[in-house]
Amino acid sequence: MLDIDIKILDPRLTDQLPTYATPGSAGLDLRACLDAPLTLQANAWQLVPTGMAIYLKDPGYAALILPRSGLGHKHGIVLGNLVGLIDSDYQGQLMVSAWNRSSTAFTIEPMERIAQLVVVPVMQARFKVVNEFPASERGEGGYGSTGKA
Ligand SMILES: O=c1ccn([C@H]2C[C@H](O)[C@@H](COP(=O)(O)OP(=O)(O)OP(=O)(O)O)O2)c(=O)[nH]1
Ligand SMILES: [Mg+2]
Repeated sequence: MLDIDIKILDPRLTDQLPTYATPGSAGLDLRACLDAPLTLQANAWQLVPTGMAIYLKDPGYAALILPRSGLGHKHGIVLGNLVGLIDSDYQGQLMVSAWNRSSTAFTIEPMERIAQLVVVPVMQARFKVVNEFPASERGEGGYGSTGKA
């Protein structure tokens, strides 16, 4: 378990901090800190505040904002940026780009759980320029080069 600093920017979150719903959950649900219901028309998107900021601090971690499966599949509420990437040095409010990719309007209620946050390990890479790579089984073979079945 990793300790992460969190700032509560919306007092309504004080007793509704993100928690893992079950011991095996990978994601923490993020809430829509809205003052009033927000209706997203078909194919509309809007930035929704989550009322909280986290500071991962260690460049060996990042966080991903992902859609909630139920909202995405049943109502078409996914993310305008498909996946949100939270840098380890970001200290601002976590924002969710809520996109209604369906053909029907959908209303997000204040404090509704609209997306989820997953903390992941990250490896920063240093690039070393070379003229040749050592041979590998795939080589430069691209899409489909391993055959169909
Ligand atoms: O769904 C998201 C995606 C990003 N962020 C915040 C955290 C992230 O660290 C910062 C910048 O995101 P990103 O690097 O993906 O956006 P950019 O367009 O490259 O902006 P920048 O020039 O600030 O890096 O915005 C969010 O709050 N929600
Ligand atoms: Mg960036």
